[in-house]
Amino acid sequence: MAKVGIMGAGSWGTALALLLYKNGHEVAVWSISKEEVEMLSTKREHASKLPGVKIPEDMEFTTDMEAVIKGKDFLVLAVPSPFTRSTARSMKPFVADGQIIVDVSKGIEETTLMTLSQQIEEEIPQADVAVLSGPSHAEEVGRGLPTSVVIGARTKGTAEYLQKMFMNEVFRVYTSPDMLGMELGGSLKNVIALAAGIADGLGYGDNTKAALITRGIAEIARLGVKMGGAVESFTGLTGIGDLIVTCASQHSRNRKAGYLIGQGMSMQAAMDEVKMVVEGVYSTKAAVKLGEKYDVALPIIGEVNKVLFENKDPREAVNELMLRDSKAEHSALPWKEM
Ligand SMILES: NC(=O)C1=CN([C@@H]2O[C@H](COP(=O)(O)OP(=O)(O)OC[C@H]3O[C@@H](n4cnc5c(N)ncnc54)[C@H](O)[C@@H]3O)[C@@H](O)[C@H]2O)C=CC1
Ligand SMILES: O=C(CO)COP(=O)(O)O
Repeated sequence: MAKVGIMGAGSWGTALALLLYKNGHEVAVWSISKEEVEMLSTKREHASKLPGVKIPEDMEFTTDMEAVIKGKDFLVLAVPSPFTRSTARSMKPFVADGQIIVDVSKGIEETTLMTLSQQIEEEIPQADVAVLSGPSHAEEVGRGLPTSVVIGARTKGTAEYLQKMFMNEVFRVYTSPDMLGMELGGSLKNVIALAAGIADGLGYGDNTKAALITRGIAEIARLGVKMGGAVESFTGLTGIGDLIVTCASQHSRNRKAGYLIGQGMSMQAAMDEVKMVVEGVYSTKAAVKLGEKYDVALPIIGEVNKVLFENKDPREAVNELMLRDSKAEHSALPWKEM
């Protein structure tokens, strides 16, 4: 049995707290919000985010960060990406040398273009930072539906330790040394899921969705591999796996926000309606900048950026994608001389 501190009591932090509790670990949860702590401590259910999922009486919720960090075998960081750096900065004084922090959020910092693990390592250099990613909606993990994810870490030892801590009969955990590829896949798929949602909102069909998923992973992998990620991460659970679930799931916050935008809602109104974090909105500008920095064409991501931030009509964005210069599907594939 391990002692675990969860930082963040949104839907993902709460679902993982429950999973680890069921695995027999002692779990305490920190939230920045007094109201959230009070609601979870008294109601013992996250009614708006994980309805019907009961929270055990002996799971502690608190705003006392030091108490949740000190003496824990590992920490799980589950705050939305715009708050990762600030939360890590506040955690730093309480984190012991070599203490493991598993980041489970998905995003890229717009100003620095750093992944979340890179930000945490910069803010808390004494920590052993790992990541957990893959197709895993909190609503389904909370209900104990079979799910498979990947843990990435700097060492095999840390990855295999965490694999043991998280894994059970409904939560299968693989390990990987490619934290960069995992994090790029996890954050960039949210931008493509916005595009898939927009297409749904416009009333387009399954053909459109399949094309967005397939050309979307090509875009993500082109950039990710050039940045140093492994191609296997983009063809695996943290790449195509997570992209499929986010583009197709009724639970996806990014797909839903895209849907509302496709139906004519403004980006802000769509985010307000979804009520939970829509990470793709924060990652889009970073993705565009990464494409420019690494000189990689990102046509779908570029059009999402224009729809979100330049008021471009989504129908026009789709037209432009359809009418780009005609080309081969895989430009590196040679033709036989006849
Ligand atoms: N919900 C899901 O199914 C999954 C979510 N993720 C990722 O996990 C991360 C968290 O997502 P959710 O739990 O869905 O978010 P959420 O929208 O449910 O929760 C937001 C949380 O952020 C906290 N918060 C608000 N302001 C804060 C601040 N200034 N500092 C620190 N915390 C603050 C709130 O107290 C709340 O607990 C995101 O990066 C998301 O992409 C990853 C896999 C699954
Ligand atoms: O990353 C996720 C599932 O793996 C969650 O995606 P959404 O934030 O779009 O719900």
